[in-house]
Amino acid sequence: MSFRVYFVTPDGVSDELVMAAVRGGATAVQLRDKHAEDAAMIAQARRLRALLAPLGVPLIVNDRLAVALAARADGLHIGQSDGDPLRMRAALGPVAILGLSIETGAQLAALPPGAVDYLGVGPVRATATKPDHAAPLGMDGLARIVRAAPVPAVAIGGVGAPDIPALKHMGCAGIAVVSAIASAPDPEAAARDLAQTWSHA
Ligand SMILES: Cc1ncc(COP(=O)(O)OP(=O)(O)O)c(N)n1
Ligand SMILES: Cc1nc(C(=O)O)sc1CCOP(=O)(O)O
Ligand SMILES: [Mg+2]
Repeated sequence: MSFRVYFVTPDGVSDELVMAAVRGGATAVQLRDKHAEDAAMIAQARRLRALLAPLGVPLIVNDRLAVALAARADGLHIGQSDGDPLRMRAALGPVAILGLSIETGAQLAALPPGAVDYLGVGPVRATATKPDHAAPLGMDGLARIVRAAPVPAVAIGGVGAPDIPALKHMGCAGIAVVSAIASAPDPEAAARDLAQTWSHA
Protein backbone atom coordinates (compact mmCIF):
# COMPACT_ATOMS: atom_id res chain seq x y z
CA MET A 1 0.00 0.00 0.00
CA SER A 2 1.18 3.51 -0.77
CA PHE A 3 0.37 6.45 1.50
CA ARG A 4 1.97 9.05 -0.77
CA VAL A 5 -1.25 10.98 -1.31
CA TYR A 6 -3.76 9.86 1.30
CA PHE A 7 -7.14 11.54 0.76
CA VAL A 8 -9.12 11.91 4.00
CA THR A 9 -12.67 12.84 3.11
CA PRO A 10 -14.71 15.75 4.41
CA ASP A 11 -18.13 15.08 5.96
CA GLY A 12 -20.75 14.32 3.34
CA VAL A 13 -18.25 13.61 0.58
CA SER A 14 -19.68 12.44 -2.73
CA ASP A 15 -18.47 9.27 -4.42
CA GLU A 16 -17.66 11.50 -7.42
CA LEU A 17 -15.25 13.64 -5.40
CA VAL A 18 -13.48 10.57 -4.07
CA MET A 19 -13.09 9.18 -7.57
CA ALA A 20 -11.83 12.52 -8.88
CA ALA A 21 -9.14 12.47 -6.20
CA VAL A 22 -8.17 8.95 -7.20
CA ARG A 23 -8.11 9.80 -10.91
CA GLY A 24 -5.74 12.59 -10.02
CA GLY A 25 -3.43 10.23 -8.16
CA ALA A 26 -4.62 9.74 -4.58
CA THR A 27 -3.11 6.43 -3.48
CA ALA A 28 -5.33 5.76 -0.46
CA VAL A 29 -8.72 6.98 0.76
CA GLN A 30 -10.04 7.37 4.30
CA LEU A 31 -13.80 7.69 4.62
CA ARG A 32 -14.12 10.17 7.50
CA ASP A 33 -17.55 11.49 8.37
CA LYS A 34 -18.10 12.72 11.88
CA HIS A 35 -21.87 13.04 11.51
CA ALA A 36 -23.19 10.32 9.18
CA GLU A 37 -25.38 7.54 10.52
CA ASP A 38 -23.61 4.18 10.61
CA ALA A 39 -25.99 2.72 8.01
CA ALA A 40 -25.29 5.51 5.53
CA MET A 41 -21.58 5.23 6.12
CA ILE A 42 -21.66 1.46 5.61
CA ALA A 43 -23.54 1.91 2.33
CA GLN A 44 -21.07 4.51 1.08
CA ALA A 45 -18.07 2.48 2.21
CA ARG A 46 -19.40 -0.55 0.32
CA ARG A 47 -19.87 1.51 -2.84
CA LEU A 48 -16.45 3.07 -2.58
CA ARG A 49 -14.78 -0.24 -1.85
CA ALA A 50 -16.31 -1.70 -5.03
CA LEU A 51 -15.03 1.27 -7.04
CA LEU A 52 -11.58 1.46 -5.48
CA ALA A 53 -10.60 -2.21 -5.13
CA PRO A 54 -10.16 -2.76 -8.90
CA LEU A 55 -7.86 0.27 -8.94
CA GLY A 56 -5.75 -1.09 -6.10
CA VAL A 57 -6.60 1.89 -3.90
CA PRO A 58 -7.32 0.90 -0.29
CA LEU A 59 -10.37 2.23 1.54
CA ILE A 60 -9.81 2.96 5.22
CA VAL A 61 -12.71 3.83 7.54
CA ASN A 62 -12.22 6.50 10.19
CA ASP A 63 -13.14 5.79 13.82
CA ARG A 64 -15.84 3.16 13.37
CA LEU A 65 -14.82 -0.47 13.71
CA ALA A 66 -18.35 -1.73 13.05
CA VAL A 67 -18.53 0.21 9.78
CA ALA A 68 -15.14 -1.05 8.65
CA LEU A 69 -16.16 -4.64 9.37
CA ALA A 70 -19.64 -4.38 7.83
CA ALA A 71 -18.29 -2.80 4.64
CA ARG A 72 -15.30 -5.14 4.41
CA ALA A 73 -13.12 -2.06 4.15
CA ASP A 74 -9.39 -2.49 3.76
CA GLY A 75 -8.75 -0.95 7.13
CA LEU A 76 -9.52 1.38 10.00
CA HIS A 77 -7.95 4.59 11.30
CA ILE A 78 -8.25 5.33 15.01
CA GLY A 79 -7.16 8.21 17.20
CA GLN A 80 -5.83 8.18 20.74
CA SER A 81 -9.32 8.19 22.24
CA ASP A 82 -10.98 5.84 19.75
CA GLY A 83 -10.09 2.57 21.46
CA ASP A 84 -7.25 0.20 22.16
CA PRO A 85 -5.19 -0.56 19.04
CA LEU A 86 -4.59 -4.14 20.17
CA ARG A 87 -8.31 -4.73 20.61
CA MET A 88 -8.96 -3.19 17.20
CA ARG A 89 -6.32 -5.40 15.64
CA ALA A 90 -7.89 -8.48 17.21
CA ALA A 91 -11.31 -7.53 15.85
CA LEU A 92 -10.04 -6.65 12.37
CA GLY A 93 -7.74 -9.60 11.89
CA PRO A 94 -4.12 -9.62 10.75
CA VAL A 95 -4.63 -8.58 7.13
CA ALA A 96 -6.54 -5.33 7.63
CA ILE A 97 -4.68 -2.02 7.60
CA LEU A 98 -4.78 -0.33 10.99
CA GLY A 99 -3.66 3.28 11.40
CA LEU A 100 -3.23 5.29 14.59
CA SER A 101 -2.98 9.04 15.19
CA ILE A 102 0.09 10.31 17.03
CA GLU A 103 0.16 13.84 18.39
CA THR A 104 3.12 13.73 20.80
CA GLY A 105 6.40 11.95 21.38
CA ALA A 106 4.94 10.41 24.53
CA GLN A 107 2.16 8.79 22.51
CA LEU A 108 4.74 7.33 20.16
CA ALA A 109 6.73 5.96 23.09
CA ALA A 110 3.56 4.26 24.39
CA LEU A 111 2.77 2.60 21.04
CA PRO A 112 2.22 -1.13 21.57
CA PRO A 113 4.75 -2.98 19.37
CA GLY A 114 3.29 -4.53 16.24
CA ALA A 115 -0.22 -3.20 16.77
CA VAL A 116 -0.57 -0.81 13.86
CA ASP A 117 0.55 -0.57 10.23
CA TYR A 118 1.00 3.17 9.92
CA LEU A 119 0.81 6.39 11.89
CA GLY A 120 -0.96 9.66 11.08
CA VAL A 121 1.21 12.30 12.76
CA GLY A 122 -0.14 15.77 13.39
CA PRO A 123 -1.36 18.29 13.24
CA VAL A 124 1.58 19.85 11.51
CA ARG A 125 -0.30 23.15 11.60
CA ALA A 126 -3.58 24.38 13.02
CA THR A 127 -6.42 23.42 10.71
CA ALA A 128 -10.09 24.36 10.65
CA THR A 129 -10.91 20.89 9.30
CA LYS A 130 -10.46 19.37 12.77
CA PRO A 131 -11.54 21.93 15.37
CA ASP A 132 -10.56 19.59 18.25
CA HIS A 133 -7.02 19.03 17.03
CA ALA A 134 -4.05 18.75 19.37
CA ALA A 135 -1.32 21.39 19.65
CA PRO A 136 0.41 21.83 16.29
CA LEU A 137 3.76 20.04 16.03
CA GLY A 138 5.39 22.28 13.45
CA MET A 139 7.90 20.79 11.05
CA ASP A 140 10.56 20.21 13.72
CA GLY A 141 8.21 18.42 16.11
CA LEU A 142 6.86 16.34 13.24
CA ALA A 143 10.37 15.37 12.13
CA ARG A 144 11.29 14.16 15.64
CA ILE A 145 8.30 11.80 15.67
CA VAL A 146 8.62 10.66 12.07
CA ARG A 147 12.30 9.78 12.49
CA ALA A 148 11.52 7.66 15.56
CA ALA A 149 8.46 5.94 14.09
CA PRO A 150 8.70 2.13 13.78
CA VAL A 151 6.12 2.02 10.95
CA PRO A 152 5.37 4.36 8.01
CA ALA A 153 4.22 7.79 9.14
CA VAL A 154 2.08 10.23 7.18
CA ALA A 155 1.91 13.94 7.98
CA ILE A 156 -1.54 15.45 8.53
CA GLY A 157 -3.01 18.81 9.42
CA GLY A 158 -2.72 21.93 7.29
CA VAL A 159 -0.37 20.37 4.78
CA GLY A 160 -0.26 20.88 1.04
CA ALA A 161 1.92 20.66 -2.04
CA PRO A 162 4.52 23.25 -0.94
CA ASP A 163 5.33 21.07 2.11
CA ILE A 164 6.00 17.91 0.14
CA PRO A 165 9.76 18.22 -0.47
CA ALA A 166 10.47 18.80 3.24
CA LEU A 167 8.07 16.05 4.34
CA LYS A 168 9.46 13.51 1.89
CA HIS A 169 13.02 14.25 2.85
CA MET A 170 12.36 13.97 6.59
CA GLY A 171 11.07 10.45 5.94
CA CYS A 172 7.29 10.77 5.78
CA ALA A 173 5.60 7.98 3.85
CA GLY A 174 3.12 10.49 2.48
CA ILE A 175 0.73 13.31 3.20
CA ALA A 176 -2.82 12.93 4.46
CA VAL A 177 -5.03 15.79 3.33
CA VAL A 178 -8.62 16.91 3.39
CA SER A 179 -8.82 20.49 2.17
CA ALA A 180 -5.84 20.45 -0.19
CA ILE A 181 -8.02 18.22 -2.38
CA ALA A 182 -11.63 18.66 -1.24
CA SER A 183 -11.56 22.47 -1.09
CA ALA A 184 -9.65 22.93 -4.33
CA PRO A 185 -11.56 24.36 -7.31
CA ASP A 186 -10.52 21.27 -9.28
CA PRO A 187 -9.98 18.34 -6.86
CA GLU A 188 -8.66 16.01 -9.56
CA ALA A 189 -6.05 18.56 -10.63
CA ALA A 190 -5.15 19.22 -7.00
CA ALA A 191 -4.60 15.51 -6.35
CA ARG A 192 -2.53 15.30 -9.54
CA ASP A 193 -0.38 18.21 -8.39
CA LEU A 194 0.20 16.51 -5.00
CA ALA A 195 1.09 13.18 -6.63
CA GLN A 196 3.43 14.74 -9.18
CA THR A 197 5.06 16.97 -6.59
CA TRP A 198 5.66 13.91 -4.43
CA SER A 199 7.16 11.97 -7.35
CA HIS A 200 9.53 14.79 -8.26
CA ALA A 201 10.55 15.81 -4.73
C1 LIG B 1 -4.15 9.68 8.54
C2 LIG B 1 -4.87 10.25 9.71
N1 LIG B 1 -4.15 10.75 10.72
C3 LIG B 1 -4.78 11.28 11.79
C4 LIG B 1 -6.16 11.31 11.84
C5 LIG B 1 -6.88 11.87 13.03
O1 LIG B 1 -7.57 10.84 13.73
P1 LIG B 1 -8.26 11.20 15.14
O2 LIG B 1 -7.21 11.74 16.02
O3 LIG B 1 -9.00 10.02 15.59
O4 LIG B 1 -9.27 12.35 14.76
P2 LIG B 1 -10.56 12.21 13.84
O5 LIG B 1 -10.11 12.09 12.43
O6 LIG B 1 -11.33 11.01 14.26
O7 LIG B 1 -11.31 13.48 14.08
C6 LIG B 1 -6.86 10.77 10.76
N2 LIG B 1 -8.19 10.77 10.73
N3 LIG B 1 -6.20 10.26 9.71
C1 LIG C 1 -8.44 14.55 10.24
C2 LIG C 1 -7.31 15.30 10.83
N1 LIG C 1 -6.53 14.78 11.82
C3 LIG C 1 -5.59 15.62 12.22
C4 LIG C 1 -4.63 15.32 13.29
O1 LIG C 1 -3.83 16.19 13.63
O2 LIG C 1 -4.68 14.21 13.79
S1 LIG C 1 -5.62 17.08 11.40
C5 LIG C 1 -6.94 16.58 10.47
C6 LIG C 1 -7.60 17.41 9.43
C7 LIG C 1 -6.73 17.56 8.21
O3 LIG C 1 -7.39 18.37 7.31
P1 LIG C 1 -6.67 19.42 6.39
O4 LIG C 1 -5.85 18.66 5.43
O5 LIG C 1 -7.82 20.14 5.72
O6 LIG C 1 -5.88 20.33 7.27
MG1 LIG D 1 -10.82 9.40 15.46
